Amino acid sequence: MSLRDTFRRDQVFAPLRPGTRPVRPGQLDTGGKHILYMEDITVSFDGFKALNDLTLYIKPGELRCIIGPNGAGKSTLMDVITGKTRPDTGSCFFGQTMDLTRMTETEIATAGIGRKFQKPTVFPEHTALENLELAMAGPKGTWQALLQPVTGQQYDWMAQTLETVGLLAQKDQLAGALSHGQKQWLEIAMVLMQKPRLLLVDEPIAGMTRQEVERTAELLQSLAGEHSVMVVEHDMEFIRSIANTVTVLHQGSVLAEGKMQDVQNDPKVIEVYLGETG
Ligand SMILES: Nc1ncnc2c1ncn2[C@@H]1O[C@H](COP(=O)(O)OP(=O)(O)OP(=O)(O)O)[C@@H](O)[C@H]1O
Repeated sequence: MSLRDTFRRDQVFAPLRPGTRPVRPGQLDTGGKHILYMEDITVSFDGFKALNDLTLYIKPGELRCIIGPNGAGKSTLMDVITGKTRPDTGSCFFGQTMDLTRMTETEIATAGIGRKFQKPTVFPEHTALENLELAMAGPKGTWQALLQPVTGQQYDWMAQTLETVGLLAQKDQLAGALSHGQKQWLEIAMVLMQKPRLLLVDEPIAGMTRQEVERTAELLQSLAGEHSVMVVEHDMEFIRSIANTVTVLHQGSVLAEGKMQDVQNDPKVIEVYLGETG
């Protein structure tokens, strides 16, 4: 058996890691090129299918925008990935062996999936740097994290992350005193402290000034590459400015996927989505 065969993804077996299981032959057969595999996912709420046979793959380092009209299933999609919502049917794998449907939210976060929610949830009474210290403690972190001395290496990582999001000069400012946009970037920095391989971002530009929107576009683009980034956003201008690949959801399924220009011109999309919003 060749080395390649030894590592065939349909034969990978990792029985000792929590939340993992062998990938069955024929399942998720996309050649092992992706970081996230969602196949035939259905989520029902009282019989209503919020996700309906949804299949979606994300490549390492890509920046993917998810759009769709209200109620299309975008939040539910993110909830399935982070373990908040369990699908009725379907497979959801992170990498080749981590079965997200069998992992807790904490296990998923620790495995390398970070989520930035729409509303900033920074700790306003703490400085930007302290917020990162708290975030560094991880999903199980406590306030005691602030009492522990940080190592030089940890400080460097926090400072580097603040620089990435453009907040190094504000490191000693109370988070509560930052602008709305700065709070959003600080929260992205907090998620980055866990070094996620996949970063989920919910409606990042709601309520931002035009300048903040531009800065956010640059930030998300700069994060792609090192991270895979999935962005849910309603603002089509913003999507146009950052998107490589766009996935359009409609009634819980993928309606269209591709380059923004192609998706925009797809009559199905115009009918159900772009037509509605102009
Ligand atoms: N916990 C729940 N219980 C019942 N129905 C739900 C629940 N969560 C979502 N839904 C329904 O599932 C559908 C998809 O909701 P979801 O929030 O995923 O859509 P969305 O695309 O994120 O919408 P929006 O753009 O308005 O945020 C909606 O019809 C919603 O009412």
